Amino acid sequence: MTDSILDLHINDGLTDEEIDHEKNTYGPLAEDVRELILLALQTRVDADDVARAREHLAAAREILERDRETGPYGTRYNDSGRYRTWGNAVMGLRNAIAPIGEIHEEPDGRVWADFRLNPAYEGPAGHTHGGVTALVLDQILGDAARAGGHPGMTGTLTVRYRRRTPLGALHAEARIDRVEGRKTFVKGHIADAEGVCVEAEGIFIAPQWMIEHRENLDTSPRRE
Ligand SMILES: CCCCCCCCCCCC(=O)SCCNC(=O)CCNC(=O)[C@H](O)C(C)(C)COP(=O)(O)OP(=O)(O)OC[C@H]1O[C@@H](n2cnc3c(N)ncnc32)[C@H](O)[C@@H]1OP(=O)(O)O
Repeated sequence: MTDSILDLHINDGLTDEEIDHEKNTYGPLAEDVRELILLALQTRVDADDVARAREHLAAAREILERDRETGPYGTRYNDSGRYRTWGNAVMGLRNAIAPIGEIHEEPDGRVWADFRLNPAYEGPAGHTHGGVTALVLDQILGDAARAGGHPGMTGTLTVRYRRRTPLGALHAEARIDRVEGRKTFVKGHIADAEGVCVEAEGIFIAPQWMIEHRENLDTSPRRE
């Protein structure tokens, strides 16, 4: 295996029970940190209380740092075929900044997610940052390509902001439009209750290393 992405594609030999145990241990920690991110933005307690809270946080950091990894999470899988991308910036279980919990795949090829963006994702006052919607669309469109059996790296992502995207409850979805050789064209959007806010088209390209390793590398499994 030659590509650095493949170097982080690792069978770590965990049993399903061990994976579930990790999920139940570290998932709630990320949830707590997600709440802390919002609290850092919104708390109005006074300086003494902030100082006290920071002492508790320092104590928590001291515990968590006792045994830690130092690099990226990568893609991990086990013998029963459970793939984990828990560091993923959009839907990683252990990533406190990841805004999406679960991405659903339909038999007709549509991939979708319902999610909420809290004020930590603000761009224009009271609205979602355009980079955050692009982030979500990159993942959803990429997942549609992968789920359709054509995984690839984002070559080009074209985003059209049709109207402001509020914070709060949102829906994202995507599906493959067409495949031309190594290029997969995917279309998708993000909508609020009133309709589409942002549209995107992505060109996902299967790199040479992915094609070369396709036979001994399952490139399209669903990630958890
Ligand atoms: C296990 C993993 C699971 C993968 C699971 C996937 C989940 C994805 C979700 C997250 C997605 C990301 O964030 S991915 C991260 C962001 N993206 C990246 O970092 C990609 C960086 N760029 C690259 O690695 C490379 O440039 C590639 C792979 C995109 C293309 O390189 P290449 O394969 O050498 O391409 P090349 O031979 O020159 O061209 C092949 C064809 O594609 C066209 N082409 C080349 N580049 C582009 C481009 N940027 N945009 C449009 N089209 C392009 C060429 O004209 C040609 O068309 P023709 O002559 O054949 O017509």
